[in-house]
Amino acid sequence: MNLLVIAVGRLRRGPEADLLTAYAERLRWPLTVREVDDRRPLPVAERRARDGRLLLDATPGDAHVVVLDGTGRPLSSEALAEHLGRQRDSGTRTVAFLIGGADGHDPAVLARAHLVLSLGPMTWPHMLVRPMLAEQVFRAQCILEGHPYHRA
Ligand SMILES: C[S@@+](CC[C@H](N)C(=O)[O-])C[C@H]1O[C@@H](n2cnc3c(N)ncnc32)[C@H](O)[C@@H]1O
Repeated sequence: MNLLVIAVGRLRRGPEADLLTAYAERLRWPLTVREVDDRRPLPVAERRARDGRLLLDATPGDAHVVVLDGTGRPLSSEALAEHLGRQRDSGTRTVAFLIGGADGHDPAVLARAHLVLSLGPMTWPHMLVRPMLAEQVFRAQCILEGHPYHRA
């Protein structure tokens, strides 16, 4: 199973990128980041719709799609592990995690989701969401393997 993070915006070198790399290197599932970025000025709704099209165009047709959004389901780490374990066991080739930009997700993106995942009711900067997600996926891997990194 491959993990594909598709995100609006470019992550510059810095602590967020270092943390993302650190967790990605500890994952057995290969994790790739695909960035989409078009900064031409548009009114908010049009910008959101454009970013949504870019995210969806970058999403493989057969992917299991997890959209990161504050309005989604606040799964426990164990529940996320179970969710990913089910994808692994059912032969899913790619799990795609979609992270929005400053304006959040277009309804078309939410409609494509198999799971809308919340990292809690607070709004996090999209660049921080990448390493936070990578940590939770690494934690999920540890839960599935019975590794002591995760202590319930
Ligand atoms: C700065 S936030 C967007 C805020 C936007 N105003 C909104 O209402 O969604 C950028 C992206 O980070 C991710 N994100 C931020 N906070 C999140 C949370 N609590 N749970 C899940 N994803 C979150 C989402 O993918 C979001 O589209």
